[in-house]
Amino acid sequence: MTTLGSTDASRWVAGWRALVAADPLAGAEVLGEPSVYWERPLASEAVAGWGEAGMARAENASRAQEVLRRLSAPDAVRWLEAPPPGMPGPWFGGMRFGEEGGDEAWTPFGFGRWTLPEVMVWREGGGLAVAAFAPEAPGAEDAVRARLERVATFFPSSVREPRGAARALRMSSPRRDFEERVERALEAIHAERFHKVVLARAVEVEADEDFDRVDILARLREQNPRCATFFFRAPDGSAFLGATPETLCRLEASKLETEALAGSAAPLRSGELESSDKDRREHMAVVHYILRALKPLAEHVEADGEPGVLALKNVVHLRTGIRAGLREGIGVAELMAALHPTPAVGGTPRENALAFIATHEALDRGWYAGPVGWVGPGRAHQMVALRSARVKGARARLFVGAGIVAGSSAESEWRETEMKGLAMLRALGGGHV
Ligand SMILES: C=C(O[C@H]1C=CC=C(C(=O)O)[C@@H]1O)C(=O)O
Repeated sequence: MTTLGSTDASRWVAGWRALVAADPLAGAEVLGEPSVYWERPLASEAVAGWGEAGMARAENASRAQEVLRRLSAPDAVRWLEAPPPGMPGPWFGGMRFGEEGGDEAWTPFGFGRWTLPEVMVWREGGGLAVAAFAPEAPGAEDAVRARLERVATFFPSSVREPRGAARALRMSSPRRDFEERVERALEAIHAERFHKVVLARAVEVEADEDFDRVDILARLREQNPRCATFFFRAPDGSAFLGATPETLCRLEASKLETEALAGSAAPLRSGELESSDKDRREHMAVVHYILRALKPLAEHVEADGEPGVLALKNVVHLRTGIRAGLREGIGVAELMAALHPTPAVGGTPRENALAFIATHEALDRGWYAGPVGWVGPGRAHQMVALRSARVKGARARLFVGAGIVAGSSAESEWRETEMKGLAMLRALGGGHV
């Protein structure tokens, strides 16, 4: 493994070839749990990575910008032949919501951490492909070719279906504490300290035996085809995983796609969502923020005229698609610095809302609500890590949040966070929820 600092000149050698197989996740049968996983079923994008040929770490937000700039440069990887046309990545990782910590269980993840796998299998065209990466050194080319050959020989042709039986989960998340925080936020909104704040809570979950995290991924992707299912393993064996509906940025050269996602209802009440004044205010705070943040970075920006409804299995959201053509020199590092955290996970005005979260939320969000995804030369896809959990052994810590504006009530925000947690609880094996 090679560690990449933002000023490090490390380079990697890579090769790739087509693979006769059906499902990147099925590789777990022979290669074990992947180190990174990423799938957007509706976009036919799926990637599993094993091992770590390289690792880039950042200890704060400004270092993260430097690292992201380096990872999106065209020269970090030397391909033995023409690079694969549609490959996501090859760097996969995420970063914290904010710099303030407190929960030591997040320490192994670092502020920001991105992995270049040794072996990566992904959907390419109508089939799969495999790539291998090794730090540039004598013998690296042979090592890459040998690894490609080996993986092509033993990679299973099966599909990894969910198979674990439902299991009993013990859960705890003090309701009164969360509701008191919502009430405090409503008082601050009433006193005009801010207009909107997103408050999150953790749910502690414990099972009788260790979670099978590959099985969790198999369920997440099956149950949430519109979401990005993600998985990142930290050096202590814990993992951060989830299935999130919210894109922070998808970047192809200067073409940017992003979205505002805020305002929620139960699926049966989706008709009321579009006309709900409270949800529209909550939503428009995000639209206006994104448009303002993009203005100095873009040649042109356009947004859908009206929010639409995004329907997920357990919850529906208001969604506005936003597209932009970026100015020269603007890449994923500048975009993430300008966009994160949007008021879909922070609030407005941003600084006052973030100060309220830091003082009152009583939660180290860690990577929850931070940007997760992949970065490569001139391309990137970053999602906001919602509907997620940190999982180690038989324990999981699940995270859910909700936007509070004038007109919110503690009870309905509690219910909303319960709805948002359902997909993850089911994936953890709680068949009864
Ligand atoms: C903060 C979360 O959701 C955000 C994204 C969509 C809708 C939201 C809402 O209606 O409150 C939140 O802003 C979460 O799921 O933890």
